[in-house]
Amino acid sequence: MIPSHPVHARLQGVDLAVGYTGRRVLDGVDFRVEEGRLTALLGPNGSGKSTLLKTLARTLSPDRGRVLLDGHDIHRYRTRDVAHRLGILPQSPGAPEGLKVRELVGMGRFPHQRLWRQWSKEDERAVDEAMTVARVADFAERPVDALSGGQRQRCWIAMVLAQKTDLILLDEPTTFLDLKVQVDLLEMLARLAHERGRTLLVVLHDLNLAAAYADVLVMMREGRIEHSGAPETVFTAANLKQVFDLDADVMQAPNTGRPVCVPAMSRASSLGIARQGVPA
Ligand SMILES: Nc1ncnc2c1ncn2[C@@H]1O[C@H](COP(=O)(O)OP(=O)(O)OP(=O)(O)O)[C@@H](O)[C@H]1O
Repeated sequence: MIPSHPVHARLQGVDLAVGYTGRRVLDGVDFRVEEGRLTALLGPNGSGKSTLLKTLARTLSPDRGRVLLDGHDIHRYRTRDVAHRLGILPQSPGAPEGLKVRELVGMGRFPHQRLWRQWSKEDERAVDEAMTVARVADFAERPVDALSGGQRQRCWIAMVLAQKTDLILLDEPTTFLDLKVQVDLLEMLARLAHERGRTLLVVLHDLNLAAAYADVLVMMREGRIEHSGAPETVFTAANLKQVFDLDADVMQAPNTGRPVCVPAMSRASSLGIARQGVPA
């Protein structure tokens, strides 16, 4: 449910052009991340989602255009001030060998440290709360590199949550997670947006989960934003075909009314599956 209060863009990309060693990946991208909403960024592999996220988080500098954080050019903020407002979980982050879960999550508190202000009760509380929410408290004392892929991913999510920023960008946070944990994570992210007013931008590959939980869906293709809006308007069979080259039926979920897609099989492949299913 989209909150009814008026929204403004916490983070905005204006006419962004971004590339790597001369190859342009994003061109003319205008993008708004609206306050208190869960926005899901969708698109095929290589369409530029991570590049856009990194540009919005100031990890990459655009060749043209601007990123505005709360209305001001993000490149004019001090690094610490950006870290107070914006937390990002990149794709496939790596932890130093032997680092314990509690230590990793504690790294989320670095922007709040000062030379004269050592580790505080508030830091401790933030770390405990983040570990509970991300369900990693049970292995707090274990080394991160001795955990499964899904458990590790949850530790990274806890680290970003411990940073306690209003604005959170997550690049494919559901990678490695089993379906139940993916659902729990998206419910938690939706709650952070709707109950605590946090602003979230999440890159997702699971189209149905995105349509089920996001307030705003943004679809990218070949470095451009093709569609943006409420799931009910953006998540259509025509748009899935255009953006993902996916033939799918789109219907309404019975309980929520949100759109759901079921990939359509070609007659030939469905016959093949039917044949395989019947022993000779
Ligand atoms: N560091 C880099 N150097 C050169 N090219 C890069 C670099 N990172 C990404 N690219 C290229 O930029 C394009 C967009 O990549 P990006 O990672 O932004 O896509 P994506 O939509 O996040 O993909 P995926 O869904 O596979 O994660 C791709 O063609 C990719 O090969």
